[in-house]
Amino acid sequence: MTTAPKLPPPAAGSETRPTVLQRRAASFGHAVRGVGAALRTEVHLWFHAATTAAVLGLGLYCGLVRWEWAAVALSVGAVWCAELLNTAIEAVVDLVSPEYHPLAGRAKDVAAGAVLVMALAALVVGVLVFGPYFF
Ligand SMILES: Nc1ncnc2c1ncn2[C@@H]1O[C@H](COP(=O)(O)OP(=O)(O)OP(=O)(O)O)[C@@H](O)[C@H]1O
Repeated sequence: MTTAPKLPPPAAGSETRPTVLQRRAASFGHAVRGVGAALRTEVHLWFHAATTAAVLGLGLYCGLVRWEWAAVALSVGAVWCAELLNTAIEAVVDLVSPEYHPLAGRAKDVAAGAVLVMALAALVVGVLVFGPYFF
C-alpha cells in the first residue's frame, strides 16, 4: 500500500487568516446586510425605493441622454446615502441615549435635516432634467 507524500505544515496563522479578497467580500456582505436591515426597519426607505423606480421609469420613457442619467443617478444615490446615514445615526443615538436628552434630539433633527436638504437638491435636479421633456 502506498501512502500520500506528507505536505509541509502550513505557515503559522495562514490557515485562518482571510485573504484581502475575502476581507473585501466580507465588507461588501456587511454593507449589503446594512442596506437590507435599513429596508426592513425604515418605512421611509420604501418610499425612496418607490420614488427611485418611478424616476428610472420616467428616465426611460423620456429617453434621457448620458449626462442627464448621470445627474439623476447621483441625485438618487445621494438621497439614499443621506437616508441610510440618518438611519445609522438614529440607531446610535437610540443606543447611547434611550432616555430623553436635548443633544440626542438635536443629533436626530440634524441628521433628518441632512436628508431634507439632499431631497430638496434632488428635486431641483429632477425639475431641471425632466422639466424640458414636459414643458
Ligand atoms: N432620545 C431622545 N432625546 C430627545 N429627543 C428625541 C430622542 N429621540 C427622538 N427625539 C426627538 O424625536 C424626533 C423623532 O425621533 P424618532 O426616533 O422617532 O425619529 P423619526 O423622525 O420618527 O424617524 P424614523 O421614523 O425614521 O424613526 C427626533 O427628531 C427628535 O427631535
